[in-house]
Amino acid sequence: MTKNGRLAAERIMVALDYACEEQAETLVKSLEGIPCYMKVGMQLFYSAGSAFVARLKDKGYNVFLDLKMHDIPNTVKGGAESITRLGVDMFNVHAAGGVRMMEAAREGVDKAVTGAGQGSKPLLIAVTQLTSTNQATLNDEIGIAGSVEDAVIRYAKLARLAGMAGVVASPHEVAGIKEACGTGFVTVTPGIRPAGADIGDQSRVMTPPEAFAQGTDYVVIGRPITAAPDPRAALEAIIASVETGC
Ligand SMILES: O=C(O)c1cc(=O)[nH]c(=O)n1[C@@H]1O[C@H](COP(=O)(O)O)[C@@H](O)[C@H]1O
Repeated sequence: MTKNGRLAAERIMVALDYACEEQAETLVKSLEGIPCYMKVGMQLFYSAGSAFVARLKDKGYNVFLDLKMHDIPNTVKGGAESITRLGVDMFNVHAAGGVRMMEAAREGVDKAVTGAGQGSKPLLIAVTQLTSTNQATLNDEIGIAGSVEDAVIRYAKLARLAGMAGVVASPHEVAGIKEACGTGFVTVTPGIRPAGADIGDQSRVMTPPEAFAQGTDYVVIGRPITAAPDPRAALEAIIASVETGC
C-alpha cells in the first residue's frame, strides 16, 4: 500500500513505448495479473491505433492515452471529443496551449459524455514542463526565465483555472503543486528511475519510493521496465520498493 492506502501497482503507469502492437502485446502479456495502469503514447498509438486501446480496456486495464495535444482551441476540442469516445481513463494536453485551449479540451470531453452512449469522464490533465527539460534548456533555449519549479507551478495554476483534474510534472515539483493547487489536484510524474538505473534523456528524476514520498498520485515508468531483461521482475521489484519505502 502507498501513503494514501491504494495499491502501489494501481498507481504505477507503465509506458508502452513500442514501435508496434506485437511488442506491446508481449509486454502486456508478461505483466498479466498485475493491476498497473497502462500508458499508450504517440509511438504506439500512431502505429497500432485505437484498436489497441480497446483491447487494453477489454482486458480491464486503466488506460492513460498520452498524446499531449497542443493546437488551436477548436482543434483540441475536437481531438478531446474523439479521445473521450475511445473510453480511456486519462489523457493529456500541453498547458503551454493556454487556458482557453485547456477549457476547449474540457468542452470536448463534456460533448462526448453528454452524447449517446458514453459513460464516465476521463481525467483530463495538462503537461507542465517536460521532465527532460533542465534549467539551462528552460532559460536559454525555450526562453522562459526563472526556475523550472516556478514555471511548472505557473502552468499548474493555469491548468487548475482551466478546470483540469491535474498535471504531469516531475516528482521534484509535486509538493509545490499540491501546495498551490490543493491536495486533490492530481499529479502524474514521469522521470522515474530506480536507484542506479540509466537516466537516458530524462533530467528531473527520482526513484519510485522517493516520488511517492513526495505525495505524487501516479508515477509513469517506461524503459526501466520495458528495456529490462525481465520486465515483470523489474515491475515487481519497483512495486516492492514502493511498498517497503526503499
Ligand atoms: O506525459 C508524459 O507521460 C510525459 C511527460 C513528461 O514530462 N515526461 C515524460 O517522460 N513523459 C512520458 O513518460 C514516459 C517516460 O518513459 P521513461 O523515460 O522510459 O521512463 C514516456 O512515455 C514519456 O513520453
